[in-house]
Parts: sequence; structure tokens; C-alpha cells
Amino acid sequence: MTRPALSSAFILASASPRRLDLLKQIGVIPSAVDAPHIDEAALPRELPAAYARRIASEKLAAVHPRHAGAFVLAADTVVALGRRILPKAEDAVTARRCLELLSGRRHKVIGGIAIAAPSGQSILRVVRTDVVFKRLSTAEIERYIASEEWHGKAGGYAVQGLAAAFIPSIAGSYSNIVGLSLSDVYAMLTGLGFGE
Ligand SMILES: Cc1cn([C@H]2C[C@H](O)[C@@H](COP(=O)(O)OP(=O)(O)OP(=O)(O)O)O2)c(=O)[nH]c1=O
Repeated sequence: MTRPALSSAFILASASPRRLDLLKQIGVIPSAVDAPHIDEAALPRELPAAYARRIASEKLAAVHPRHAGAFVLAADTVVALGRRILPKAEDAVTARRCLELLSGRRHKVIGGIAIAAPSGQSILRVVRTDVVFKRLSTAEIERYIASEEWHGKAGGYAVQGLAAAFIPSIAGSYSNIVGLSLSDVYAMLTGLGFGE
């Protein structure tokens, strides 16, 4: 099946290959990728949704000025256990700690999406997906750690890989967990006149 490509200049302000693939899935082919470099530390007592919104908007603000006249999209994915923001796993110790916390529990994946239009107008959305993890044995956690699939992932897992075996139910957008809720991106882009 060929997907019709939508045509305005579109900058993806994200280094995430997942986000690039997700956009391609709905026929949005970025003309360029320009990754933001910002401080992603949470503020004291900052709640997960406020954090996702702030970071997505700061990523957009870091990249947008370099691309006047284009659509620019930035996003952030946060794994939240109650009021607690889990880290992006960059090492095995962090990934193991995340999996131990998620084991046998329900958590939220919160996606912040920020898009600027050539008109200068910009919009922000926060999208929530509920994810249930089965109880994980120590052996399951160690096998998952050995897979390295947790690397660079919020909350230390990737639903699009082996971790799918640990997730009996999801409520809400699946693509939001992977990195970008596609129905929300589509609604935001069409609302801003993209592809007209
Ligand atoms: C929970 C989960 C997260 N992830 C990924 C999506 C994001 O790439 C990453 C969260 O980190 P982000 O900070 O949202 O994004 P990033 O650092 O990859 O890219 P950039 O800041 O340049 O936009 O975790 C998955 O791929 N699968 C999952 O199931």
C-alpha cells in the first residue's frame, strides 16, 4: 500500500528514531530532523503531566527559531508511577530499578506534544495511556536486562519489543507509549492547516 505524503515543510525536533517511524506510518515525512538539546531535569515536586508539557514545549522552543515558515514538532514521553516520574534508562541498574517498580502494577505513559505552524501559532497536548505490567520474576527481569532493549527508553522498557510479553492490558493510545500519539498528532496538524 502506498501512503500519500502530506506536503508542507515539516521539521521533526526529536532524535528519536521511533518518532520518525511513527510519523512515516501516517504519511508525514519530515523534510529534516533537528534534535533539541535541553536540560531535561525535573523541577522539585513537578508532576508528570506538567513535566511532559514543559519539556515538549522547551524542546519546541529550542528548535523552532531555526525553522521559520515550517511546521515543527517536538515531543516528550514520560513513564509515571503515581506522582513519580521514572527515569529514562541509560544503564542496567536504572532499568532494573524501573522494572522492579513497574512489576505487577498499573502505570501511566504521558506524552507531551508541541507543534508550531508557519503562521507562528503553536499548540500543545498532553496524552495519557494506562499500562498494566504483569508481576515479573527476577529471571524475567534479568533476561530483559540482557536484551538491552531498555536503553534510552523512559521507564526502562519498550512496548514495541520483548516487553509486550509483560503487558496484559493497555487503555488509550498505543503509539503514545512508543513515543507519539498518532491520532493526536494528526488532529493537531490538520487543525493547524498542515497539508492543505
Ligand atoms: C515507554 C516507552 C518509551 N519509549 C521511548 C520513546 C522515547 O524515544 C523515549 C523517551 O525519551 P524522550 O526524552 O521522550 O525522547 P528521546 O530522548 O528519545 O528523543 P528527543 O528528546 O530528541 O525527542 O522512550 C519507547 O520507545 N517505547 C516505550 O514503550
